[in-house]
Amino acid sequence: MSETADYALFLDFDGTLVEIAPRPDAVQVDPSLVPALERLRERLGGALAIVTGRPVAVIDDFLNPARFDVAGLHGVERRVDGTLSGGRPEDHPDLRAGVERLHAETARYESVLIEDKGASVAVHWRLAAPGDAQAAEEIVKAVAADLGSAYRLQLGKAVGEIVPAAATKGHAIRAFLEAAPYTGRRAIFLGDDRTDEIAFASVNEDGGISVRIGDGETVASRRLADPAVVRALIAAWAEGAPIDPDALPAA
Ligand SMILES: O=P(O)(O)OC[C@H]1O[C@H](O[C@H]2O[C@H](CO)[C@@H](O)[C@H](O)[C@H]2O)[C@H](O)[C@@H](O)[C@@H]1O
Repeated sequence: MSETADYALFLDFDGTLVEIAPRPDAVQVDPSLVPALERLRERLGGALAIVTGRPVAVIDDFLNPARFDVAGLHGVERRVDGTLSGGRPEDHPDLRAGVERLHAETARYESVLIEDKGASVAVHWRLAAPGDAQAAEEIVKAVAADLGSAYRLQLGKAVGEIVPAAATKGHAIRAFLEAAPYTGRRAIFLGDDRTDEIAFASVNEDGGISVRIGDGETVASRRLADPAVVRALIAAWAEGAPIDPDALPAA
């Protein structure tokens, strides 16, 4: 099957479209990526969105000048057809207090980074010594636990994030599928991390195709080796190759 009207494509950003970098701001976007994504979006009748833990505004900076539909902050905010909803920091006073506490408690660990995303926060320990990394993980776990059930801890690649509990990438993909041009299409979701496993499960449940990027245990049905392979696939699909996700390698 290669009818483009049958599919809606959802793409994670870090570790899927771009290689993991030492720091969140050090990511390099391959110059061919944005034009290929724009061509593929057109081919799919607009049914292409980025589904990421990053804020929508940061995705815009990385993928400038293109403006894609985006679910940001693991689904806390969503922009569809230019209209942004969710993700207001002022709706999260307890989280804001938690961010202050994270700054105070991690200050002594030089290579631990706090990425304040307004309505969510990430504590990064990729550059930290093992002992400091462990301390950072314990701190973010404790702050998340003290925030109670309105928030959840999302562990990822050398990172612990605190996110409003109701938001997941799975919910975000289902919300996209409720409206044109996504509605009635079969979801294809590509991701590389633990946050993506939540969405793989719901995409599988809904009859879509889940694709894990890189190693690791997964509930995804398909697997691709790394972001370079993902970019090559996007380029091929953008140029008119048959879109047949069921033919991708099994996970
Ligand atoms: O959902 P994603 O698009 O995969 O975003 C998940 C988190 O990715 C970023 O952190 C990760 O990538 C960084 C840059 O390569 C890396 O330095 C870090 O160790 C990784 O955890 C991003 O900074 C987070 O905000 C995202 O939630």
